[in-house]
Formats: sequence, structure tokens, C-alpha cells
Amino acid sequence: MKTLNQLEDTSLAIEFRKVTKSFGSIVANDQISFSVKKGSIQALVGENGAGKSTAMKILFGLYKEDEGEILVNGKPQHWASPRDAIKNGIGMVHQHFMLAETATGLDNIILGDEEHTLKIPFLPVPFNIIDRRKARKEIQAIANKYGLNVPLNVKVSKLPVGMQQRIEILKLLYRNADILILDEPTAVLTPIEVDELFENLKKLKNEGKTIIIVTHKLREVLNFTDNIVVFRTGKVVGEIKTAEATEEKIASMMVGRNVNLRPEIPIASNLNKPVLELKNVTLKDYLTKDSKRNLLNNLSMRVRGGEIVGIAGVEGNGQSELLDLIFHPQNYFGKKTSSHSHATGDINLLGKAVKHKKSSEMLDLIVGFIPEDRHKNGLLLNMSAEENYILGRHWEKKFRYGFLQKIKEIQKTVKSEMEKYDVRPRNSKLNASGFSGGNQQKIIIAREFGKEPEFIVAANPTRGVDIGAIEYIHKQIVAERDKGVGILLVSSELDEIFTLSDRILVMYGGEIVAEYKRNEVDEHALGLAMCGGLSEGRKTQ
Ligand SMILES: Nc1ncnc2c1ncn2[C@@H]1O[C@H](COP(=O)(O)OP(=O)(O)OP(=O)(O)O)[C@@H](O)[C@H]1O
Repeated sequence: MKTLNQLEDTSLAIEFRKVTKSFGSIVANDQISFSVKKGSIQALVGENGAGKSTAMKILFGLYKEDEGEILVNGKPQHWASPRDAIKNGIGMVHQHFMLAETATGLDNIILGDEEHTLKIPFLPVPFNIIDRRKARKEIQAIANKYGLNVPLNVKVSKLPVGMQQRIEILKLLYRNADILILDEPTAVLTPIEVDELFENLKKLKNEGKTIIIVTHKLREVLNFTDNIVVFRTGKVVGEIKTAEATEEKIASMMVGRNVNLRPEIPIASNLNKPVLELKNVTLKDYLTKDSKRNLLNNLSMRVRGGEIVGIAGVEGNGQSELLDLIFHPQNYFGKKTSSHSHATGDINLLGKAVKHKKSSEMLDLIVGFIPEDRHKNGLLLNMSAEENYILGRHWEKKFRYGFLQKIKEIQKTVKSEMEKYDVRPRNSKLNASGFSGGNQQKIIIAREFGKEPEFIVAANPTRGVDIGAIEYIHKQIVAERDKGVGILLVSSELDEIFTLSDRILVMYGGEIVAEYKRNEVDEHALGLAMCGGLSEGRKTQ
């Protein structure tokens, strides 16, 4: 059967023909066929684990298909590695970045690029070195053109995730890729940055480039793409022109049922005692040259049991520092050291002053944590789902007899949690690395909620998670709130902030610049406050 694009236009950039790829018993791509028109923006959507990333990894030469073939610009291609794909004009930004963390942004962008070398003419043997000045100039020009500015001299590990992603995108543009694959490119961007990114992608499209976007964000799909291909459980279940699609239509194609995309959640009414209190916390930045700037500035806030407090803000405005300070106060409030910036002020967690607590004492305070970087802080990728579920919880009474672990109890709990959160595949022995991004997230959420904490910090809890699962995770968060748990939600998704938060705090430049009840602010005012555009003084609690 011919696909939609084939009927309309034969100038295809990409054509998948009955491609199959299995990992052991898991068929990640099952005879998938679809095509992408040259000079178009194509969305790939589907539930977590539906096989989108696998298809793109085959296209990028990271995996080899078991069966079928892929045509690129009309010619069958069998890449031996991504190097072949790059040579043939294909670039990919992965869902989890592939950057050398200890190298600078500049080095990451030019790494492995032989084009920009400076030839030394008088040496007897050919000896090329990278012309860093030229490369920097070119990268800066691309960055300026597409609004992707990053500090090129700073080590990647020191940059927030949003900036790291910009480096990935710059790397791809710097190599003049003709076909750009972006696996969830906007997961860490603010709405304004998303608009800017897509404006730039449109410019690239108008220059004839082909762009494939893997995303869970249906609004982006509708606003910015030309065609949509829908995956479900390893198969392509449909292709649709964006102009003919609606959010509901795509959602039900993806999930196979109707999904409530905008639930009405009543604002919390029964508030308990505070689970988190920060009073006049200032965090000086001693680690960068910019020592006059404070990473957190005279920040005071409170989360009470039974409420969800959402922090809205453009990434890099102190949110990461705030989270680190909540979990590791001893690093900041103790003696001044060269490895951490120094904090002043007060912090109380679950009613206890914690600024001088040791790490071991902090572990006694049971706080759920869904981290923004699930690979770095949420999972041990080369350990099984079961081991990851028990991570940090092995001391819980229900999981041990003295020093011995109750293996059967652990297995039973993990099995039922995987069922409850619909983690796919239901294989508790599979290493965390073998699960798709969204399913990895579900494992973390199941573990953290399972601790039955009084306070949960959720940083982008539905990042990379499909709509069916978002609906479920949101319900769980609200259920926790209604049980009396206090929740601090840090999210770059305004939709998520609006759906869940009882109170919304806006962070800008390390300060809380505004505070609203959910029902007294709209997206426009919030967006303005997030960009520092608040002219009036902040509202008070
Ligand atoms: N390296 C691997 N080893 C074993 N199984 C894998 C591997 N990579 C992917 N899978 C499995 O293949 C299936 C498809 O995964 P894939 O990452 O392609 O899904 P996806 O649609 O991109 O999901 P998500 O939206 O969550 O990123 C999943 O069941 C996943 O667990």
C-alpha cells in the first residue's frame, strides 16, 4: 500500500520500507513503512516504547535493521555507523544528550569534525590542527542566526540542560545536515524558546532541509509540522496531514482510546503544616567569574502539606540550584569550600532545620524526588528495573529481615508497580537502559511515590512521557496531594504548571519575582513574569 506522501510527491527524503528491529524478544519496530517529504517538517508521535527512537536510531546508523530497507533521497542505505549517516547529510539530536561533559561547548561541537582544520604548510608530513578560531567564528554566526547562544568556553557539565541541548543543535547545524532528526527537542525549552526554535526550523525547511521531530507535545505538532506519522506498539498505525489533525484525533490514534487532555483539578483546600520552608536564602556564586551575581537571591518560600506549589521559570534562573540546596544543604551552608557556592539564610524540611545536617541524617528524612535529569540522578542504567525500584529503599522494613532482603516481597511489589504505572515492557529484570525514556521515568515515579513521603519534589515529572502516561502521573500527583503530601513542582511546561499547581511561584534571576493562585493568572502574564517583565511589585502569600 502506498503511503500518503508517495501519492502526493515522489521527491522523498526518507522512505522506510517494512523495517523490523528486535531486541531479544522485544519487537521495537515491526514492519514499519512511512516516508518523509523533502523540505518538510514531519512529526513522529506515539506512546512511550512505541518504537520512534529505535526507528530514528536505525536511520542515524546507530542500530542496524533486521529486515526491510531505508531509502535516503531515493537510494537504499545501509549505514555501518552514524559517521556514514553524517557524511550523507543526516544529523540527530538525541533525547538524552551525547555530549562529553568535561569538555567545553566549543570542543563538543567541533569534536570529530575534520572539515575545519588548519593545514600547516611547511611540515614534511601532513599535519592538521583544528582551526578553533575559525570554528568559533562560524559557530557563533550560526548561534546568532538561530538565537542559540551558549557560552562556548564553559564545560558542558556546568551548563543547565537547556543550554546543553542548544549545543547539540548547534553541532548538527555546524555539520550542515540536510536531514535533521530531533528526538524530543523541546522537552527542556520554555514556550518562548520553543516558538523561537520552530521559527528557526521553519527557516531551515524553507532552505530545503528536511526535519523529523519525535515529540509528545501535540500542540507543537499541530503548530509547526506538516505531516504526522503515528506509532503504536512497534507499528506505524497511521499517517495524517497536520492541517487535518486535532489534538484529540492524534491522541486517540496514539493511545487507542480518548484521553482527557485538560482535566479540571480543584484547588487544594485542606492545608497541613509546612514541609518545606526557605527564609531569606541567598546563594553567592563563587565558582564562576561572575561572583557579583547571586545564584539565589533572598529567596523565601513555603510548601505546606496538601498543596502543590509550582515553580515556573525559564531554565537557568536558579531552579537547579534551589533543588540541589534542598537535598544537599550541608554542601552550601557549612564551611566555605572551593567546590560549592556559599549560602546564607534558613531552610527547614519536614519541620526540621537542616542546614547543618549531615548527608546520612538527610537520608532519614523521607522525601520523594523526581529529578530533572533522570539518567544522572534518577537511575542506574546498567541495573535492572527491579534494582532501580529498590534503590535507596532497601532499608525499608517491608523489604528486609534484619540484614537480609525479602526478595520475594521486592519482586511482588515491583511487579505490581510496573502493572500500576503501565511500565513497558513488563520485564523487571531488564536493565534500565533497555526501557524507553518515558518508561524509565515511570520507574522513577513508581519508586519515589512508593516511599510514601510527606514531601515530594518533582522536577519536570512528565518530561518525555506520553499523553496517556501524563494523564496517569498527574492523577497520581493530585492523589498524593489529596492524601496531605506537599509537592514542589518545578516544570518548564506551562500547561503542567497550570493544570496542577495550587500556587504558582515565578523564578527569575534566582529570585521569586511573583506569586499567584492558579486561578488568578493567565499564560500571558506568567510568560511575561518568567522573562523578568514584571513591572509591579510581587504579590505576597
Ligand atoms: N537497547 C535496547 N535494548 C533492549 N530493548 C530496547 C532497547 N532500545 C529500545 N528497546 C525497547 O524497544 C521498544 C521501543 O523503544 P523506543 O525507545 O524506540 O520507544 P519510543 O517510542 O522512542 O519511546 P519514548 O517515547 O518513551 O522515548 C521499547 O520496548 C524499549 O524498551
